[in-house]
Amino acid sequence: MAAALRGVFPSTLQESVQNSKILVVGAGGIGCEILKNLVLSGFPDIEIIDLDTIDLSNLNRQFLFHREHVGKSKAQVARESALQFNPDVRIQAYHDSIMATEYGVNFFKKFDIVLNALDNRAARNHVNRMCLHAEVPLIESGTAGYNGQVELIKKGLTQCYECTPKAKQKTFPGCTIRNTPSEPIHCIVWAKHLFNQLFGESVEDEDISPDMADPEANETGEGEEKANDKKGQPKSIPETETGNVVRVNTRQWAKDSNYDAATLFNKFFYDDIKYLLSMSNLWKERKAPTPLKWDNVLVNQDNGEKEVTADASKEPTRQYHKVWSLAECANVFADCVKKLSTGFLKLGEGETLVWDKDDQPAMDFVAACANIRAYIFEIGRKSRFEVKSMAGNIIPAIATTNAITAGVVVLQTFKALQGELEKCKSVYMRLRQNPRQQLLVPEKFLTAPNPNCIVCSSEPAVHIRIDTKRMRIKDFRDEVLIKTLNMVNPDVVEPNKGIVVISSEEGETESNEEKLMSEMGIVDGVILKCDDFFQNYELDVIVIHFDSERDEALFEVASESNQIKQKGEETPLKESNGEKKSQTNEEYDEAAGPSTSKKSRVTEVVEDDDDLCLIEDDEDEATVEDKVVAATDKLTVSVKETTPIHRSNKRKPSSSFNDDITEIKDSDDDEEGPTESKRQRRISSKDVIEVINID
Ligand SMILES: Nc1ncnc2c1ncn2[C@@H]1O[C@H](COP(=O)(O)OP(=O)(O)OP(=O)(O)O)[C@@H](O)[C@H]1O
Ligand SMILES: [Zn+2]
Repeated sequence: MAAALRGVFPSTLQESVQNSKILVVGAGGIGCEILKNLVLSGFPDIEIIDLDTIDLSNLNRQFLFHREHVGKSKAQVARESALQFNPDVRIQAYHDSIMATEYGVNFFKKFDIVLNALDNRAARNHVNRMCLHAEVPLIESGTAGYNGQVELIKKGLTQCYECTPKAKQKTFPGCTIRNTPSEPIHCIVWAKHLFNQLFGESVEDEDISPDMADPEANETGEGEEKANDKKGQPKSIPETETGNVVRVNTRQWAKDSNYDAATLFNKFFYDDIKYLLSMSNLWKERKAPTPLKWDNVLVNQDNGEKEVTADASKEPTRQYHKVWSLAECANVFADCVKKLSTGFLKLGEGETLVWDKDDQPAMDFVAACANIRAYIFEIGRKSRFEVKSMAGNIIPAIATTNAITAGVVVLQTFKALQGELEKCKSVYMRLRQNPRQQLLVPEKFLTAPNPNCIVCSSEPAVHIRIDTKRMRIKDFRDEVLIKTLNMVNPDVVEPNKGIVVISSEEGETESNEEKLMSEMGIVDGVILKCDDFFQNYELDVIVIHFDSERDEALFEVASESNQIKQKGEETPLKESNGEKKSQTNEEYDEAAGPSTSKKSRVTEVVEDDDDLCLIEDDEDEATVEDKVVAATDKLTVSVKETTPIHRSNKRKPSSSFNDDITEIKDSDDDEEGPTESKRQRRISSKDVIEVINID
C-alpha cells in the first residue's frame, strides 16, 4: 500500500497518512464507506466502534456486511471485511457505545482525528464534547436521502456541533398519549410504551395506563385522590363497575395472568378505557372512546369485519400495505403476546427485550395495538408499513449519498492531517445542481464558534423555564440534564445554600429524587451549577419559573446560546482569508433559528435524532430554488419560495421537521408493493417540498 501511496499522494500527505491514528465512530451506512476509504488510502492505524449488530435491512447499503453476518457485531465484521482489502492495516474494533465511560478523554486523545458516522444526536453531542475536551479535530457527517453534509469541528476554530440549536424533536405530552390521543402517532407511541411496559426496559414516564393526574380531568377536584397514583411503580387496573382501583405492576400482572391474550386485551382496551370514561371532564368537548372487549372483537369478525380482510389466505402480518381489520389486529396481538412473552421469559433476571422496528413480533405488536387503540378513539388506522415508518422513524438511506459523503470525509481528513484545517470548509451535497452547477457545495468560510454556545463557550450558561412546583428533582436530572442537555452523569449544586441537589455518586442524593424543585428552594432566579465530570462539562442553569398548564411542557429551554445575548452586542461571525464579518444579535438569532424546546413528561416521536440545516447558495439573492436542506439524518424540508436569504444565515435549523417521512423499503419487505423508485415534486405558491418515495 505504501507503494501505491507513493504514486498517488504528495510526500507530505503520504507521511501524514502513514503516521496517523484515526477513530471512526459508527459502522453503519457512512461508517462502512469511510472504513473502506481509509483502508484503501493506506491509513495504517484505525479504530472503529459501533454498539449495534447487523440487521438484514442494513445489507442493501452497508456493503461490508453480508447475509451470513446478520446478528453479528457491526464493528467486528466491518473490521474483518475491510482487512480483506488491505491485511496490513491495524484495525481495532469495539462492539460498544462511544458513550460508555471506558472511552474517556484519554481514549480520545490517542487519535489524530475522529470521524463521526453516527445516526443520533445524543451520541453526536457526546463525541463533540469529548473531542472539544481532548482538543482533537472531529469530522462530523450525515446524510438524508440525496442530501449530505460534512463539517470540521475544532475547538476554538470552528463552531461545535452544539453551537447552533438543532430542530426540536416532536414530542407529545404524557396525558395526550395516555388519556386523549387524537392522531395515529399518539396511538403508535402508546403501543411502543405498552411493549416496554410488558417486555422492555420499563420507564416510569412511559406509563400506558390512564393518567389520573391529568389536570383537565381534575379541574373540578375529581380524581384528586387518584392523582396520588402518579408516582411510583404500581399501575392502576380499575374495577370499572365499582370505580375501585386495584394497584398492581403491569408487567408482573401480565406474567401472573400467564400472558393470556384475552385478559390482557380486556385490561388495555376495555377496563382502562372504561376508566378513562369515568374521567368525565375529558369528554365534555371530545368524542369519548368506546371500550372494546375481546369477545366482541371476535364476534365482529363473524359479523362483517370479515369483508375487510382482503386476502384471508395470507397471514395479516405479511400484508404490509393493507390496513388490518380489527379482528386481524386482535389475532396479531394474541400471536405477538405469545411470541414476545416466550422470548421474554427465557431472559435472565433483569434482562429485557428491546423494541426494534425490524423485529417482526415487536413491530407487529405495535402495529396491532396502535390500530386497536386508534379504533377505540375513532382515529384513522394505518397499515403496518405506515406504522413502521412512523414508529421506527424510517429515514431514507441512499448508498450513493453515503459513499459520496464518506469520500468527502476522507478528503477533509487529508487536509486536517496536513494541518490545513482552515481549508476544511463544510461541504453540502445537494439534490440538484445550484446555479453554479455544483452538486457538492462548499461553505465560503469556516464558521466561527458561537461565543454563547452552551457547550464550547468559556462560561456556558442556559436559561430554562421550569414549572418548579411540578417538576421533581429526578425529572430535572433525567429530562432536562440528561435527555435535553445531553449530560451523562450530572452533579448539581445550588451554590447559594451550598446544597448538593444531585450527585453522580450512588447513595448520596437519592432522598432528593422525589422532591419537587421548589421544595428544595430551587425557584425563579436560582442559578444551578451543573457539571458532568466524564465530559468535563460545566454549565450554569438559570431557572425561570412558570406555571404550566395541561398539555404544556414542564420545562422549556428558554435560551440556548444566542438568546442569552444582550441586544445589539456584536458577534464576530467568520474570519477567513483576512475577511472579517460581524453581525448583530438580531442577525445571529435568525441564523440560529428557533430555540430547542423539549417537553417534560412528554414522549419523543423519534428515537434517532436529526439535524436540519438550511444551506444557502453562494449567490446573495438566493431563493428557495437555490437552497437545500441538508439534514444529517432526515429528509424533509419546506421553506418560503421567494424569501431572499441573507448571506450570514449559513446554517439554520428548519422548523418544519418531520413533516413528510420518506420511506425506504427494507429488504425484508421485498415482496410487497411496487419496486420502482418514484420522485414527486410538489410546488405550491408558498411552499416547496421535495418528496422522494422509494418503494
Ligand atoms: N453511541 C453509539 N456508539 C457507537 N455507535 C453508535 C452509537 N449510536 C449509534 N451508533 C451507530 O451508528 C451507526 C449509524 O449508521 P446508520 O445511520 O447507517 O444506521 P443503521 O442503524 O445502520 O441503519 P438504519 O438506522 O437506517 O436501520 C449505526 O451502526 C449505529 O449502531
Ligand atoms: Zn459550541
